[in-house]
Amino acid sequence: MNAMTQSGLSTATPALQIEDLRKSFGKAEIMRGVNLSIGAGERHAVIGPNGAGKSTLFNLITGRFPPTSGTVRLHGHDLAGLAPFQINRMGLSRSFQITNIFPKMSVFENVRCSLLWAQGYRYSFWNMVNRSRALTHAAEEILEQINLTNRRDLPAGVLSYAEQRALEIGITIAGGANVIMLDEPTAGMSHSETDYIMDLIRRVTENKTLVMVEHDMGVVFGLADRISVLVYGEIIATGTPEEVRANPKVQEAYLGAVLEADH
Ligand SMILES: Nc1ncnc2c1ncn2[C@@H]1O[C@H](COP(=O)(O)OP(=O)(O)OP(=O)(O)O)[C@@H](O)[C@H]1O
Repeated sequence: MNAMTQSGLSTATPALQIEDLRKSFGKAEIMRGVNLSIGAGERHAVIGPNGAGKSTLFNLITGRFPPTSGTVRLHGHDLAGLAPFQINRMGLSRSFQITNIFPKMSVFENVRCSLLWAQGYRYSFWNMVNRSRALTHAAEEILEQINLTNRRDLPAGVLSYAEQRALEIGITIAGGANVIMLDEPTAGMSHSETDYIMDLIRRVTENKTLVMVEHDMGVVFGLADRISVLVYGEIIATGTPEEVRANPKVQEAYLGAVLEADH
C-alpha cells in the first residue's frame, strides 16, 4: 500500500517516473517532452491515435532506444545508458505487438526458457540439476496461471492466436518482474478472446504495476486505474477513466471519435 500524506497524495517512490522525455528520429521529433508518473501497483493504459508515439515510448522506457534527452526512473533508479536486458533484470518486463514465442518449442519449454533467462542462467551442470525441479515447478505454476496446463507439451506454434498471446503474457511475467508492459495485448482478437485475455491480465498483474498500450477502449476502461492520452508525442491528459473520458481536450483530439466509432 502506498504511503499517503494528509492531502491524500502518495509519497512512495513511483514504479516509473518519466521526466521531459524526448526522442527525435533525424529531424522528426517524435517524443516531445513526456512527463508521467506511474505508482507501484497501478494499472496504467497509454492510448492515442496511430503514430502518436506509443510504441516509441515503450521502446524508450525499456532501453531499446536511447532518448534524445530526459529521464526514465524505475523504482527511483535512473535507467540512462542501461541495455534492455539490464532493465529487465531490474524488474521490468515487456511483451511486443507481434507474438514473440518459439513456435517449435513446447509451451512448457517456452515458459521454462524465459525463467532460465530471467534468472541470469549460466551453464553449469550441477546448477542445472539443482535448479531443474524448482524451474519445472515454477514453469508449471505459470502455465496454470495462464490456463495452458492442458497444452503443456504441444509445440507453441499450434496454439490458437489467443492462446499464443496468453503464452506470451506468461513469458513476460515469468521472471517475476514487478512492472509489466504489454503492447496491444488484445489486438486482432474476437470479443470472447478479448474478455478471456482481459481476465488473464487482471489476474497475472495482481499486486504488480501494469503499463499497457491498447486500442480497444473496452479493455482500457475495464482494466486501467489511470489512463494517459498521447497525441503527437505529448501527453495531453492523465487521469482516472472517468476524468479522461470527461476531458474536453481528449474528446476533441481523440476519444470522441474513437468512442463514437465503437458504437
Ligand atoms: N526507428 C524509427 N525511425 C524513424 N521513425 C520512427 C521509428 N520508430 C517510429 N518512428 C516514427 O515515430 C512515429 C510514432 O510511431 P509509433 O510506432 O511510436 O506510434 P504508435 O503510437 O505506437 O502507433 P500505432 O498505434 O500505429 O502502433 C511514427 O511517425 C513513426 O513513423
